[in-house]
Amino acid sequence: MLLSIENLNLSVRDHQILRDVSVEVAEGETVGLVGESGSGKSTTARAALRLVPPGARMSGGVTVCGNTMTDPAVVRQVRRTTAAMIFQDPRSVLNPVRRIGDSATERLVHVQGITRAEARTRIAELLVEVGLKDTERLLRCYPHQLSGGMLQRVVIAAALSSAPRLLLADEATSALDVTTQAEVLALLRRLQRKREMGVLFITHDLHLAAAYCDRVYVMKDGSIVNHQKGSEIFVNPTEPYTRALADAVPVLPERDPVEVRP
Ligand SMILES: Nc1ncnc2c1ncn2[C@@H]1O[C@H](COP(=O)(O)OP(=O)(O)OP(=O)(O)O)[C@@H](O)[C@H]1O
Repeated sequence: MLLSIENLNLSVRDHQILRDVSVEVAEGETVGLVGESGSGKSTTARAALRLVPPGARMSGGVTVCGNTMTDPAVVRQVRRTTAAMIFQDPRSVLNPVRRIGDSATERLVHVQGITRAEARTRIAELLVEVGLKDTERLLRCYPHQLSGGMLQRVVIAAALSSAPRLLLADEATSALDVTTQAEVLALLRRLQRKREMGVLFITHDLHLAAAYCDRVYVMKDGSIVNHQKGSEIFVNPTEPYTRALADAVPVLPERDPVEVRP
């Protein structure tokens, strides 16, 4: 198993954020983690890499590629080489006053100890792999000069630069328009198949998770309340909260009729 989270509990001060959470991701698998805002999805993914809030108390076990995530040296090594995480807003990850080339090569230079020039060549290849062109110009750009979709591709390329076995994608396509979202999802799927990565795909969108993921965990108030195949979530939701989510369609307030004058 690539990622194994077992009976994870996490509290900050007196607030219990995660309750007995168990989640597994196998090699080559896309696993969804779905739930409403505040249900604990991000905290679960971060806790998998031991990125926990200051003062947090944790119990339960996490292993990534067989590495138990307790020893700080092991945790550092896993974060550098075995697992990578991408987030909703690429602008929050990239320093706005640094050129793309400097930010995107950081992982390679500092982690793998290769020269800046070698890292630029490697990143340029990865930018092509994620569907970007004119890479020399791109590497000289600042984040504000690129669209959100292009920036998310840059972040994906940088995350993949250490050839991770596990990718944690936290609402990675939620901020993108529908067309770009579909492109980035197709890109992630292609890269995942090519590299046989396991992906933990976090989203609040049950439809998306059902369509995109092999298996889906549903979270509510810090607990996993359901676990089903993506293909079965809408056909046969086996648990009441999942059924309620599946049936939930936003209802818009009625508009006052608009009088159209000739
Ligand atoms: N550092 C922290 N200190 C205290 N409480 C926190 C901290 N981080 C998160 N929480 C609380 O933990 C709960 C779960 O938050 P989390 O961000 O994991 O939810 P989420 O399902 O990812 O939500 P969203 O989709 O809005 O990001 C929330 O109630 C949040 O307020």
